[in-house]
Amino acid sequence: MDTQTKLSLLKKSYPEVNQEVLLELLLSCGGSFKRTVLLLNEQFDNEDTSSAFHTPSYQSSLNDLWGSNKRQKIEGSGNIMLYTKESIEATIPYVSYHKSFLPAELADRVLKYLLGLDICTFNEFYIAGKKCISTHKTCLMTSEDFAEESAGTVNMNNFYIRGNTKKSIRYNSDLTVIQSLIQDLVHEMLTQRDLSKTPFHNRRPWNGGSLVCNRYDSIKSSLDWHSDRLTFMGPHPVIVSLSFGCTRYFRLRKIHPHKGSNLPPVYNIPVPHNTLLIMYGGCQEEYKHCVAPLPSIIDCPHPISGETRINLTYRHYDPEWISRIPTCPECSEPMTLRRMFKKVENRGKYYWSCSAQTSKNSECKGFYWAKFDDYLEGKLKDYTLFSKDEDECSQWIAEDDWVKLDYLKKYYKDLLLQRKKNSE
Ligand SMILES: O=C(O)CCC(=O)C(=O)O
Ligand SMILES: [Fe+2]
Repeated sequence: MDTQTKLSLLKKSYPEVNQEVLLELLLSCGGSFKRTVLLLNEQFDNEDTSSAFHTPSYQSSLNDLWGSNKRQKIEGSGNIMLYTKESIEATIPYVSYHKSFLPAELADRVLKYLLGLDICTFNEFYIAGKKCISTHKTCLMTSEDFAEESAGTVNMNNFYIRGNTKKSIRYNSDLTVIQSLIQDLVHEMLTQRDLSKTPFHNRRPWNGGSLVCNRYDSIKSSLDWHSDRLTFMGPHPVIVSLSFGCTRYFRLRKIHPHKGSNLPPVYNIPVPHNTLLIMYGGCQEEYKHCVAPLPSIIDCPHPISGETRINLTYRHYDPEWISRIPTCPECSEPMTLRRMFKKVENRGKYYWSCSAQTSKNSECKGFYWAKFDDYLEGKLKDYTLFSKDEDECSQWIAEDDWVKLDYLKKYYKDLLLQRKKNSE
């Protein structure tokens, strides 16, 4: 049977599915009519399951596969599935999505290498004073250059990540090639972006010389909602995430409500083997992300890794930035960089707070406002990243934060009225 005939038959049986999608499914099944029908049947059978977090059997197809009504039913309110590069990047302006990033052979070889390393360990951390253990494992990896350049300022052998100190291992030759592919892509993508929208981005060239390897040995192994800490990267960081093995959903949600609604939607992005996702400046500030446990496998176990997914998360650590991280005025512990977001009046203001609050469960209230101007101007001598004066604080408001923008409009209008009244 030729492709055209297969397509017309599929179209007859599944009139609600768009022709392009049917073709994509058919191609992804190696042209097998039978397998395409099986996949489609499985999906339509599943349609009545009322689970809020449905896992479709096929995840790389186009977004409008089942039409908006059916999709709503599948996802439950607030859960939005994004399948295509176009829909992902149009919905979340702070990410870009790159499928089949590496040559297939290289991706498979790296997956096998990472599986064989077996040096990842569970993390221990504190939530509200309670000791917790992660359900996924991590380890640190660094390039030769990074280890040399950052000696003295960033000690990756004793690097502090989510409450743990860990040893790092050096990139092998494949990881060195990947570092340079990723750096090239990041540099190219940054030239295409309007960086004036994220004014605090680091002006020094992004470097992928260090990564955290996250290992999820089963579909129940997960990483909870969080945004990556700004402390060692600075504001508006670029973070690159490369996925290997079993497909999982990378989930993102805004940290504050959309205008007129209380609950921000959760976006689910499937990240199959060899998918690269870049989070740009603003993503950590405005969104949280997680890898949720799955009720059932998304498509099928990965031919090399089964249920295991391995993710490499690259972050640029600038020794100049790190050397300026302030210490707490109260207890001399290092400080943590955060951005206020809960109350609309303060949303956008960056500040430093004592890291002992989370790392040592201490009650220390050490606090500074964060101030980035001198660092961004490239001054290398005698400046700090903090101020005691709130007026000097660096702040950033997302261009689509209508709640804050409306608040500011009203604030300045009231201020002008007040001034006018006073001068009369
Ligand atoms: O495994 C992933 O895709 C996410 C990893 C992550 O968010 C992190 O390491 O902070
Ligand atoms: Fe993260």
